[in-house]
Amino acid sequence: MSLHETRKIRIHQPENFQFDSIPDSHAWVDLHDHPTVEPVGPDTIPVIDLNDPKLVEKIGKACEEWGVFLISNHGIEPKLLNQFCSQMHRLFALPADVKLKVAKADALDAGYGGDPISRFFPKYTWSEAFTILDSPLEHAKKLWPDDYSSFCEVMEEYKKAMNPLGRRLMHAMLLSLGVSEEEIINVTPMGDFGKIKTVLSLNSYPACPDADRVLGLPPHSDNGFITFVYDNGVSGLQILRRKDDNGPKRWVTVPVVPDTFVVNVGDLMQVLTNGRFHNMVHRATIGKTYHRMSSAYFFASELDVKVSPLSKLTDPGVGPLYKTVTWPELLQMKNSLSYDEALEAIKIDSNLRGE
Ligand SMILES: O=C(O)CCC(=O)C(=O)O
Ligand SMILES: [Fe+2]
Repeated sequence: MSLHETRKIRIHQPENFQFDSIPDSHAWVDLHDHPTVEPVGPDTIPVIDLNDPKLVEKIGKACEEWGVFLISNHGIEPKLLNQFCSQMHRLFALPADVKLKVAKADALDAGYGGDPISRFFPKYTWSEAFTILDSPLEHAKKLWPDDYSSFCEVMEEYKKAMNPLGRRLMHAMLLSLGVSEEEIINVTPMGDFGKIKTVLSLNSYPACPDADRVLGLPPHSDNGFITFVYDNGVSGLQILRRKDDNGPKRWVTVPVVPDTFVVNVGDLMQVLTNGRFHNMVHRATIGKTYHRMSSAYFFASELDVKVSPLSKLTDPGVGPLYKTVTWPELLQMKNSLSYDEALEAIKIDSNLRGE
């Protein structure tokens, strides 16, 4: 087994992983805390066609009821998506010692490492990740000294194509709540391109014969406004559905629908919409026989932008449910508190609200 620890982040190299049985360090005990169900009947995750004339209404409903949906007709060229997946494969196929040349020093840095979430859990995940904050150029030069430009070009092109899609969806989400065009421009980070910050994370989940006992990513919510997940049609993502009339809390497997992205609601969106849209807890599972790769494009706000509940969405006499927060402040809280307590920490005590 090759196990590597950097300062604050744990990485293991599953492709070098020789085992007769899963080591205790990687065997999760509570994976079956809730039943896992297929996305059928009342658990059918909405698929929304971006050309649908009722787009705004459908997106609003999906965000309120689910916090996750799939989008079709998104306009991102299949050729770009193919190139993107090829570069992702190329990256993760590099030998471990090469990838470790660009190891993250800290969980939230750019570079190669484990995911930032598993530090909060006692077990290792069966995954590796590469995070791109601004340009991947410096890292790509270390990974492929003689041929780094194709990786950089494709990653830049992907981010350039995804950015307007993020704006379009955020716009539709806010319109669905009755926020006017003018308010979206003037009051939210959407008004100015400079106020939106994005992060691109590439994930690799090697196959594991004992897949039922390992986990790719532990349960978490994402911390930006929205996240786009692309997995090239390979199943593995599960979302935690809240208890409702159709059953107890349950893991719903996200279906594979060709040519779609999964979109999920993150913590900052919960703050901005004053809890009207709820973040969504999800996890990544592992395949027994296949190596899955996915990307998460996090759409959030620039580091100095203060995000607070839109006054339009606060109830008169009750006021905002959350304090104003910047993205780094929220990340810091997620880092120092246990992972799911950050939003609780910025909740405004009802006794202190202007009732
Ligand atoms: O791999 C996936 O499907 C999910 C990735 C994810 O949740 C993340 O990177 O935050
Ligand atoms: Fe996530």
